[in-house]
Amino acid sequence: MSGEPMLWSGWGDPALARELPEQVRALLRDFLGVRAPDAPAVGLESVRLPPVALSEPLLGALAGVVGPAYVLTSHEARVRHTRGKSTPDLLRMRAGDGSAAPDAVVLPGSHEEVAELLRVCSAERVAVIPFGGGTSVVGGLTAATPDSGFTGVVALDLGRLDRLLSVDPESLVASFEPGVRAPEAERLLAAHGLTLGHFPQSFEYATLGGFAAARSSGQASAGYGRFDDMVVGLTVATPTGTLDLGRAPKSAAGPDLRQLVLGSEGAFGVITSLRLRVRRAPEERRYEGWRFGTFAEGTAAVRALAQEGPLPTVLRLSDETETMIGLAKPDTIGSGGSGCLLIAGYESTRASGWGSVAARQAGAAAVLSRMGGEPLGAEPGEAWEHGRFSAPYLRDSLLAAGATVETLETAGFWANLPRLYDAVRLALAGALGSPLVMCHVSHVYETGASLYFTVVVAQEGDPVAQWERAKEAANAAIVTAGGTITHHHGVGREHRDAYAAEVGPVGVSILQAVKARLDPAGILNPGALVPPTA
Ligand SMILES: Cc1cc2nc3c(=O)[nH]c(=O)nc-3n(C[C@H](O)[C@H](O)[C@H](O)COP(=O)(O)OP(=O)(O)OC[C@H]3O[C@@H](n4cnc5c(N)ncnc54)[C@H](O)[C@@H]3O)c2cc1C
Repeated sequence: MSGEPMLWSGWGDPALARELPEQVRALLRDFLGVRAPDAPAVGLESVRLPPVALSEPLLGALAGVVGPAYVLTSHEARVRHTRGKSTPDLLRMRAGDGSAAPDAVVLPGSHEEVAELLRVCSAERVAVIPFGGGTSVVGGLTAATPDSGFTGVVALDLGRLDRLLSVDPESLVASFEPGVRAPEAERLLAAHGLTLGHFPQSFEYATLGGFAAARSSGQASAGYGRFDDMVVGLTVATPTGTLDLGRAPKSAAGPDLRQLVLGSEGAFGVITSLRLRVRRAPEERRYEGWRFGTFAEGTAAVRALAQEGPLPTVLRLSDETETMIGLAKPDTIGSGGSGCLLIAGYESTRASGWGSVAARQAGAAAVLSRMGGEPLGAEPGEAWEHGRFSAPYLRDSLLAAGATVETLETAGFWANLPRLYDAVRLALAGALGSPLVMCHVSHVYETGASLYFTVVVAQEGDPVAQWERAKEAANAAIVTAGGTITHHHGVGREHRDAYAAEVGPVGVSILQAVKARLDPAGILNPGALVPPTA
């Protein structure tokens, strides 16, 4: 990363933007019939924004809380805080559609300033969208529409709340402000010989507050756990007051209210600090590849590891199509092999209690061999490790080349996984004709796993409408086949209706009651997560 702000119309560090390799262009032509000439994004200055709806006195009131330097209404600041990074978000931004821009970007510098902003915005009916790294892929950052009864919309950028507050090496707990980005969190912890071990593909830009708010899960979840498992305490500013939760690792003191904040996506309050379980930084890392004949055989092997152990730190099994395309190794895409590629990674410290890397690797190898796996050595694992954050950069080049590429994910119990896998693929094929649908398993539990799909299709007509039809079909298939609507991307606006179906009318009424209690004016991320009261 060069330290540049993220590309406003796409993913990541603009310095790392990549040309589409010729073998990928050939795949697009031969598999998908993509023939359109490349269509670049409009310039930032050409993005069409609605006029600023917030009045001067209101902007003045916000500046009174955080200081005038931290209330931004410039074209660039508004564009950079418009929407998140899903493919529909990017397609709209590339076309210059800034209709979902906030009126202003406000950057608070403390918990007290957040609390005061929420008071002012509640009194004046200004919608507030908490903004971490801006990497939401579920419509979690889309501003409310101008006709929704708000006097305006602010993006509450938490980037100034970027400190490591304390480290307790005895308990292995570190306290952070929410705006710390993942690489900076790792850098700060490394100075203490510690790590969080949270490496989602959005690692370069996403923040700790965003991980907690959206229940993120990283590539090393088999070893380090999901992000919500790492959160031992939270401080949350709400329009009704402050919540301070978590004074012991586990407790029998009633329902665990931390769970109400985790996954609340800015709809109940703003996380202003987090206490996180950390681990000692690994002294040794090894990655390797295995091949299985079929996805079913590979899935059985992954289940055996999840249920019997020893579990690697990283575990990822690609299906036949993903293996053939070579998606697990984005730097050499287009040169995959046959069967199903499994990547296993092992990280350890002498004091971690996980046993040595060599012992865990040997134990896992015995299970994988018994289940029919063929060892491929270190090269595929190291290639995966090298390219682990590069795939999103490829998406921008594919969008420019006339192909839509998007991901979606779900999770289910082992016994239901094959049905879920078939249902989603069938729904996508039904909605899109002949898309390329790839899948991998990368988050495993004793009782089940997640399925992560990548879809590539030639753009036809309005590509946003084309994708939305496919997404709707996939969501319906997931609900009908008994999976959860999301394992780690969260709910936002895109999954809200399917989430409502998942928790049922009583569940929805609980969410609405909590929202009404904590946010009586309904200003916090309106439209996200919680269906409106009828
Ligand atoms: C290319 C790419 C790869 C991705 N890979 C993964 C992956 O591997 N694993 C994974 O789990 N996710 C992944 N994601 C999704 C996304 O990165 C996660 O949802 C992440 O948790 C979002 O963090 P953020 O800081 O960017 O939050 P944002 O996108 O800024 O916000 C996410 C939601 O949380 C709310 N929010 C943010 N900060 C706070 C706060 N302090 N208090 C209250 N609410 C807040 C926002 O209002 C919004 O609703 C990926 C996204 C992209 C674009």
